[in-house]
Amino acid sequence: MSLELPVFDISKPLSESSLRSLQDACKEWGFFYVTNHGVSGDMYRKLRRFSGGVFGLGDEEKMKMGASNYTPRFIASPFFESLRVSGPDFYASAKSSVDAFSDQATDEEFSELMKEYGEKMTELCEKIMKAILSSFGDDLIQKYYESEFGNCHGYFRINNYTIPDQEQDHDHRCDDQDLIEGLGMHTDMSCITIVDQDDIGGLQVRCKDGVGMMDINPKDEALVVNVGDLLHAWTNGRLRSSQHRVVLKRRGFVGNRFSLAFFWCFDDEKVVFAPDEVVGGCDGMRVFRSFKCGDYLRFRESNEKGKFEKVGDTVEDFARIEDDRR
Ligand SMILES: O=C(O)CCC(=O)C(=O)O
Ligand SMILES: [Fe+2]
Repeated sequence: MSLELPVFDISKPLSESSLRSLQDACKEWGFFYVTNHGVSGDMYRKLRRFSGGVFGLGDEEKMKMGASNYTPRFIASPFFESLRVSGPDFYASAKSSVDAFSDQATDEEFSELMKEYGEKMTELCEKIMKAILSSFGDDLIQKYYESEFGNCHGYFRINNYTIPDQEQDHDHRCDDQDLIEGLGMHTDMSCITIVDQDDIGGLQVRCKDGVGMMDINPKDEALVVNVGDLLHAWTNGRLRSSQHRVVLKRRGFVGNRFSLAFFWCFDDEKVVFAPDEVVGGCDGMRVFRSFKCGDYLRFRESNEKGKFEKVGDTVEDFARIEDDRR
């Protein structure tokens, strides 16, 4: 089943109805589409071409990028590898990855492109966050944007999903035997995430009933935005950080699936604590204790359940106040 998510046009002035549908989408699914985002087709094609060149290198070469820059296949799943570029200095981060194996001219072009993309997405996240705050009421931007979100920073992952191989896919089959998990079920560790998926599809979100899955289909010119664990906690659980995953078809899978995921996060020192106005909207009952962002990230990264940083426990496991402690 596929899901018709609302489309939020970021180039238009905010209106009552657009804010209402934004807030509803964030509560119901934790997902929506954004259009007129400013990432040109040209930038996307260049990014894809350059990244394809990197993923096409031999494993030994790619490992030279180091574990913080490159996640090889078999960490998150046998079908997933990923290149990480971190802000605020996206140029330096990209350069430190590719310095190991390419010539200087290619390095610079690649790193410039990553910087351009990283900065564009940071700007987009800032705009989206302001719109989300506005959807709670007029004065929330004034009161909280700078003080709470002013130090947010971003990083992105360039993801390459490869064709499933019959030998490897046994442990990763879904209930639907024709599908395998390219990236296991997880919530994101961000405030918000922006995903640019190609036209192969496969992104799925878990329904509120905890059982059903819905397809989030690729949509022309639109990016997918989702709420992550940090914003879920900051809104006292009002906005949903949904579990999601990427599935690949075992048969008829043509070529690789390519995606870009940009994560916009609080800085490590930030103490995450929902403001009273936000808590007030949920009968005044606080459901998350305050926590330091860095402690939550370490909890996720050291999580035994998933070898990969994103798969496993969530902020619910980390900071939810049990009923009898409220
Ligand atoms: O590849 C995608 O479409 C989504 C990836 C994702 O959910 C993630 O990297 O957190
Ligand atoms: Fe994700």
